[in-house]
Amino acid sequence: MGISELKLPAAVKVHELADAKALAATQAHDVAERLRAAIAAKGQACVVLSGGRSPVPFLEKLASENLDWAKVTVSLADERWVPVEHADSNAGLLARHLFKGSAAKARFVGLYQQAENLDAAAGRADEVLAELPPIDVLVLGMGDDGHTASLFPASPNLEAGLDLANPRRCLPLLAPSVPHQRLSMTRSLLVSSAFTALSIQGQGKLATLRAALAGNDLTEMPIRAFLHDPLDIYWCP
Ligand SMILES: O=C(O)[C@H](O)[C@@H](O)[C@H](O)[C@H](O)COP(=O)(O)O
Repeated sequence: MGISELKLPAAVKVHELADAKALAATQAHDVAERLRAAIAAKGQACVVLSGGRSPVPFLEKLASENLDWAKVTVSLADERWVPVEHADSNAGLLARHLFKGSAAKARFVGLYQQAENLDAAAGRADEVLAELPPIDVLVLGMGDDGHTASLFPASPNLEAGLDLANPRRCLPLLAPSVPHQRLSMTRSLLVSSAFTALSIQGQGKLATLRAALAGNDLTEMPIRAFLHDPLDIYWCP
């Protein structure tokens, strides 16, 4: 079963790649092209990335792209509420796989904040994100449960995180998996991106995407909030 067999909304463009290596290379090329265009047009570019396990090859490829990285701001769609040294930190993931060579010149605006509790940390991250430049490129992942960023089904604050009228840029949410405490950009901030890519791999994620397309309840599968706007899906078996 390939992704081209799914009935996708007209605004969704599909890139079906042969394998993870080809997906990483194509996605890195396309993201870099858009960042170069933003730098040419505005003198700067902003990219928001997702964490997890599957982005590693993409991050490594993006790090080797020829870009004026000093003009690029990098942020995260979400973060686990752990310091950068922690193995589960998304900031740590970027430090290991993206911020090397010339890509180390990029400005990083992370979400992690030390604070007395998760709510206070999210409040501080929200203030930091007020300074984030307009987002040119957003790369989302998707969990098997249909979560994206850290907009998890059944999480407290999920409805607030999905509310397009919510002025918050960052909210505290809870994941079913460890680390449970998460900081997530809100839907209202994420959908402001000029270009959004959804990067998924394998038949399991394809089944999740098929299920997401078959329903409308955003709180059941938060990825649904992104499937009816312009979106480029990158998929490989
Ligand atoms: O912090 C995170 O874990 C991510 O931001 C999360 O939303 C991720 O994109 C999905 O869980 C998919 O992760 P994989 O692509 O590794 O399956």
